[in-house]
Amino acid sequence: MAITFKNVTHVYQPGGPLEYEGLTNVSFEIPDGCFTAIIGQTGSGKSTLVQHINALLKPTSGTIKIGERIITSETKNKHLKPLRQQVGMVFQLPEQQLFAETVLDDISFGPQNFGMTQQQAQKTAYQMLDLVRLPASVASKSPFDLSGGQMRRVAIAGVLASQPTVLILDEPTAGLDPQGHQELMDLFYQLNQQGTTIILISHQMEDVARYAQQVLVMDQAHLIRDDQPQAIFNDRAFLQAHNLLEPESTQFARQLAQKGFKFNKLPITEEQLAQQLIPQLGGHYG
Ligand SMILES: Nc1ncnc2c1ncn2[C@@H]1O[C@H](COP(=O)(O)OP(=O)(O)OP(=O)(O)O)[C@@H](O)[C@H]1O
Repeated sequence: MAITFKNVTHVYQPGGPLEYEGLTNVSFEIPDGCFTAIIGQTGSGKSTLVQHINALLKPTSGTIKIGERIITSETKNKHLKPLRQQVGMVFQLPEQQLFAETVLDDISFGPQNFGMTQQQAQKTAYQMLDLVRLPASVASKSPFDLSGGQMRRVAIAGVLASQPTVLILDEPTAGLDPQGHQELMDLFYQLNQQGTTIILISHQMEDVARYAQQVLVMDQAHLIRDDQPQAIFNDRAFLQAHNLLEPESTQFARQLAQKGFKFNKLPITEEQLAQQLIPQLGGHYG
């Protein structure tokens, strides 16, 4: 499903003493099936933006189009169920939303809520456990008896069980060990390859460089750039002006360039770094 924001502004607590503009006149388009990353400083409006995509928040002004569905300030909460099924949202620390007595009940809650029978939902739950690489034996356990990393996977399995066509991930791997992080990123990449639109909020520029096709940069409630990762991470002046980090491969290549190595374009991933470096070291790549 393509997603279009047109002049979207969101004001928190309008008219109150704590009134705050969380989004200011934001416009962009995310094509169907894209892997889009959203980056920006803490408090720049990333979470505010994504919460509009499943209408958890509604625009104060402007229009959002998700597939054929239009959301405006006038949209009522009634009839939003199909949208909430199509747009799955994994919040920061999703394990805090686990609630059921067993893992199986937790994961099958969403699909049952969206109309599956208990039997279908439980079958789906086992498929999702497999997808997030948890053994079927955890199904009967309490989610609260699992490790932190396992709880995160159960929470993600619960969102995936509704088979969303758009998956929003708000720093989904924060606090996980490197292996857990990589396994989940591989899963999101695999889902994207199968057609799911992925929208990832991340402070990890390596992930953004490696997986994203489109990067939206937020700064103080404004969308200040909508571009490809290569263009953004090769624009040092832009990154510095907005306090954004480069991916590690880019930082490393810059240091090597000072020692005489040559790069046509600064690499943004380890693979690109190796591709450009190995010939200069007298080796072959690939
Ligand atoms: N319910 C609310 N009422 C008032 N202001 C809010 C509310 N929720 C968020 N804000 C403010 O809106 C701004 C944007 O917040 P948001 O959570 O969207 O930023 P973010 O870029 O996702 O930050 P982070 O990287 O820390 O998650 C912040 O200044 C925040 O304090």
